[in-house]
Amino acid sequence: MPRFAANLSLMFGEWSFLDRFAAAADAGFPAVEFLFPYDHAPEAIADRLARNGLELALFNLPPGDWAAGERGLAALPDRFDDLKAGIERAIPYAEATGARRLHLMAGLADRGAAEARAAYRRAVLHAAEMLDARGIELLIEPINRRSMPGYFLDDFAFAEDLIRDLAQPNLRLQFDIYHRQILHGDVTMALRRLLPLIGHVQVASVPSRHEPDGEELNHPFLFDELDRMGYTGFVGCEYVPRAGTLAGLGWLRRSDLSHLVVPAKAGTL
Ligand SMILES: O=C(O)C(=O)[C@H](O)CO
Ligand SMILES: [Mg+2]
Repeated sequence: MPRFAANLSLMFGEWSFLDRFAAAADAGFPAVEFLFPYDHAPEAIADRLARNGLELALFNLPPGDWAAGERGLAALPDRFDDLKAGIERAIPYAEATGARRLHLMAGLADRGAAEARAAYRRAVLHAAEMLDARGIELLIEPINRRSMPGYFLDDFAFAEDLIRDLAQPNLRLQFDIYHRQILHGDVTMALRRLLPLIGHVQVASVPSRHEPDGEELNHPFLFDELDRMGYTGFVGCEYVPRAGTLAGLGWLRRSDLSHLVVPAKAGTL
């Protein structure tokens, strides 16, 4: 089975953010990911990871003013300086935590507009170069527009073309199975074909974005398929639990978890 990373922005919301690390480790996860660590000092995050024996699989570069509705700056021509400052802000977190993958969000912009495409290309190239010097991968992720209306990067082919065209050694695809299924379907064949470009995988049920335990997709088949194709990275569990994080972990216990230590907590799983 793949190595699963609990997404601490969506899962374990029953705990305060810093306490989610212990909760995820207690539930058997070997790794975590989250959207943004910036409300906490890098050392505080690093301490929670170390204390709980967790690896940090991924986090996002600063997205601009999230509360005001921004969803990344990369495709916004006038925000290049803010984007550069965001990269500088994120690097100490990667260095303190040992994270080796950062996701750059594109922002809300019209992909048909030449200025937005040029801005995005410049931003991705700049971020990739900055991070490569530090041994960090830069990830870009197509996101469906039902979840994020107006999002610039809503097409896997566009992401693939850009990655191939820029040919940066550390520029990789964040393949979110949930978004892939909503945008284009054909998940298995896309995983197989894009495997050499993939730096991180995420998963949730479709269409409700809950536990990966059914609905539109056959998740056990997909997890086996990731093994069969030799994917060795993490699978981020980027879902909103239906009715409590621990109560919803049955899908994980039903998987072959020989690589995880899942404590038998009566009544919790
Ligand atoms: O929305 C997603 O799928 C993501 O992975 C982003 O990082 C956050 O919006
Ligand atoms: Mg995702």
